[in-house]
Amino acid sequence: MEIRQISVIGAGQMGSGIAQVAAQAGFQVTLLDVSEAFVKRGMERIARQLERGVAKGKWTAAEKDAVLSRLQPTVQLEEAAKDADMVIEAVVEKMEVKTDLFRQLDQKCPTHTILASNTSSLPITEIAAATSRPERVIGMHFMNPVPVMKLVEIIRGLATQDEVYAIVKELAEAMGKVPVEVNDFPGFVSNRVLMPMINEAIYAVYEGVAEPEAVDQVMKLGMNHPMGPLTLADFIGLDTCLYIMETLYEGFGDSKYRPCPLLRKYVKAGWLGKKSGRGFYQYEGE
Ligand SMILES: CC(=O)CC(=O)SCCNC(=O)CCNC(=O)[C@H](O)C(C)(C)COP(=O)(O)OP(=O)(O)OC[C@H]1O[C@@H](n2cnc3c(N)ncnc32)[C@H](O)[C@@H]1OP(=O)(O)O
Ligand SMILES: NC(=O)C1=CN([C@@H]2O[C@H](COP(=O)(O)OP(=O)(O)OC[C@H]3O[C@@H](n4cnc5c(N)ncnc54)[C@H](OP(=O)(O)O)[C@@H]3O)[C@@H](O)[C@H]2O)C=CC1
Repeated sequence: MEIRQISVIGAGQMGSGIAQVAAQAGFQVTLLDVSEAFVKRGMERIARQLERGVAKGKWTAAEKDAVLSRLQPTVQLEEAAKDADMVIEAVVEKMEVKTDLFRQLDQKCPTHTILASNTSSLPITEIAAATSRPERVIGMHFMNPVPVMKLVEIIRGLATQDEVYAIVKELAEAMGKVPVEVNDFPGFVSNRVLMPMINEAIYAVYEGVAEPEAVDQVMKLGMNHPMGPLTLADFIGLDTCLYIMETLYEGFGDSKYRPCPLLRKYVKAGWLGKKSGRGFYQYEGE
């Protein structure tokens, strides 16, 4: 089966990055979000990234325009579903939102369409069970920022067909990424290892061990991490960090994964990190 048309659902930081990279790889891409304002913001983010590439001499203005012409924004699920060979879902990290969306996609997409989730921690098997085609559902977990990071974790659900795995692996490579296959357990590998470190860094602040700047300095200068864990948490989104910790905590039933109360408090306050302008640090603009 050949992939020509890709629909990306959710035009947030991950969805817009995935749509950009797919269009740059030559695919026809439809980008959907729930409101015109969100899809417009996603399209603007892509245009800005492509402009930066022109300014840096990575590609020409004509190439940028060709990429943009392959991107179609929409708020109509029918439109995103009807011709899609592949759907990549990147909406909020909540099981009920994802299963509801997959149920609708299953009804509206052609029978050959592969339904992939960019979930960062939720069980693929459970998402797949909401559809009548669990054999064509798979996890395709990109890293943030999508245009820069090489990894895509590929996660098979219990029923995922070998053919579907092979197509998605090839697609990740066509998008310039390095696919790594992992099994379907909460947080997969990336967030099972990364998120407890971030949560522990938040505990260090919560318990008064050090200020956020000091925690970040220790990990940057001491361990050569490109970003300190609190800067990274703000970058990922504190809501997403909390949802991932909850998935680990509930999925393994082990208290070592309990989300730090300070993380909960910030999310309740609407301090979601860079995307809301405030988290462990304050931000202006995007
Ligand atoms: C939560 C999950 O489920 C999984 C996850 O994604 S976890 C998060 C994984 N990501 C990380 O850990 C990122 C850690 N941080 C980094 O690697 C780096 O800080 C970084 C790549 C983001 C920025 O690198 P830097 O050297 O500090 O900054 P900078 O020199 O400005 O950028 C390097 C390149 O990245 C690009 N870049 C930086 N931020 C970008 C963004 N948000 N979007 C697109 N491109 C970006 C820059 O344009 C630049 O490109 P060129 O080299 O081609 O000019
Ligand atoms: N942030 C990260 O570093 C990474 C995140 N991920 C995963 O990617 C997914 C998206 O994360 P991210 O891009 O950061 O989140 P964002 O909050 O930036 O974007 C999510 C977008 O999806 C929209 N949305 C919510 N529900 C629906 C729906 N039913 N249909 C269409 N659009 C919807 C949201 O709109 P609204 O604001 O109205 O809810 C929002 O615009 C999550 O599953 C996350 O775990 C994976 C790798 C890394």
